[in-house]
Amino acid sequence: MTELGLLGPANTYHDITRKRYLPHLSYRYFFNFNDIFEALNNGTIGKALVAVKNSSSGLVNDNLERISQDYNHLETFELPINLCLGSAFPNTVASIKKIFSHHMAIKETQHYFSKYHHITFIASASTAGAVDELLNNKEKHAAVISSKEAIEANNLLLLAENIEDEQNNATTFYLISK
Ligand SMILES: O=C(O)C(=O)C[C@]1(C(=O)O)C=C[C@@H](O)C=C1
Repeated sequence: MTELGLLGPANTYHDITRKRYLPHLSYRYFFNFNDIFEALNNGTIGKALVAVKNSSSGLVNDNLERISQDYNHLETFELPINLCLGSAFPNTVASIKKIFSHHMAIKETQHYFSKYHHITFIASASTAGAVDELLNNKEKHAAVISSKEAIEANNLLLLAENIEDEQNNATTFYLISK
């Protein structure tokens, strides 16, 4: 049994939280929260790290409700969320037409992008998953909102840093078990 399940791929904010607080556990990445809850139910993983709320964008899906009904809450971790804009091409914010990211990260940067009406936002399963979508997409005027770690690990250009609307943007993660 793998000790910990979390939202992947590498360099999501779940992964950054894991590295900071739970580096000793064996782990496995999952595509979305449903798959994580299912893996807890069938015993593929012993524990899971799940985001429950963000200081500016609010509750993460219905995770808090699901946890309170069916799972044990073991520990709480809070991570400052500094969002970055990355692209495979030398764009500026004004030249970007399409942005991939997790829906919570899109919400956390709403004000930052409010004057760029020509941008289309596309929701991905995670901020690091958005990097994979960007790389598959190959469009010149496309970008991602993700962690600096995900941008650097995938050799993207860092167009902007700390683009979150709230200076003290932070997400609360629960360590849970069945
Ligand atoms: O997409 C990621 O990198 C995640 O870890 C998910 C998630 C979330 O579930 O809210 C975690 C923190 C950020 O607020 C944005 C997205």
